[in-house]
Amino acid sequence: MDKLLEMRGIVKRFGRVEALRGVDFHVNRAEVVGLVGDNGAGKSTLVKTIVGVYHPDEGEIYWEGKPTIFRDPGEARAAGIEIVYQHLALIDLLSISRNIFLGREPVKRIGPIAFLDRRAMDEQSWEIIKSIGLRRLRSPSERVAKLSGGERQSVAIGRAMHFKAKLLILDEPTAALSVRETRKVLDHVLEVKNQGVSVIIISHNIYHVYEVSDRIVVLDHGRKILDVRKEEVTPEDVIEVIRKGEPLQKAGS
Ligand SMILES: Nc1ncnc2c1ncn2[C@@H]1O[C@H](COP(=O)(O)OP(=O)(O)OP(=O)(O)O)[C@@H](O)[C@H]1O
Repeated sequence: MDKLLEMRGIVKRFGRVEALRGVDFHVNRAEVVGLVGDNGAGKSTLVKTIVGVYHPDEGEIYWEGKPTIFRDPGEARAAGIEIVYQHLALIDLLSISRNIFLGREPVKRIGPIAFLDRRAMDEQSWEIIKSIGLRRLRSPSERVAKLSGGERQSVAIGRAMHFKAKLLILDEPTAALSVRETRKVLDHVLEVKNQGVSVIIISHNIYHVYEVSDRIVVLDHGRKILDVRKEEVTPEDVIEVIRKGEPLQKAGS
């Protein structure tokens, strides 16, 4: 199997707290991995370690087969990793189109001077808005503050797609969304996968994770206690593993 990302023996400490205690984790190409576990299990720390928000105290990370520690999320993003946080997905005060291009704005040059190419930004943003099915919106210059939670997640996912992410990380994308909005975000995950992108999805809702994931990884107190293909377990099995904090005990095993 072609591994896009591989982490081996990852340890991350915050003072005396050992948030990750020797975690092996990988993501194959075009694979959706559901990352679940109780509060404080280490899920966010793990994905933040992938994108360079944190640096591991021990262990190795391989990106596309090469040993890689990203210095910061900007470097991870340039390599093709987009992370979408529940609350920090977009900046309220800016327009949709500014949010889409944040830090990657197209410029046009007149002589030696570079200008923001607003027209290109608006045109491309409109394409993205249409492609992710946000029909209610009238213009890419609308403020993000007017969008619902689901629309924000959709814009953030659309942005990742536009910039050809290889790995999309969604941290609690469906928390606080309506049933219909949740449906849309989960559909986006499957569309993205069909385009060959890998996804890590963190959620407390095991049923959402189960629906879209190919593989499910459970963390507990900084350790990996389950890493299975979805077909091997039911959602109830996963819930049981999280509740007990120990690997699955199947009858006869
Ligand atoms: N910046 C930090 N400084 C100190 N401790 C931290 C920091 N970030 C996380 N921790 C601790 O590391 C452990 C793992 O936290 P983490 O946020 O990764 O868990 P999580 O599985 O994402 O939990 P949740 O589902 O509640 O978001 C917890 O004990 C947490 O208190």
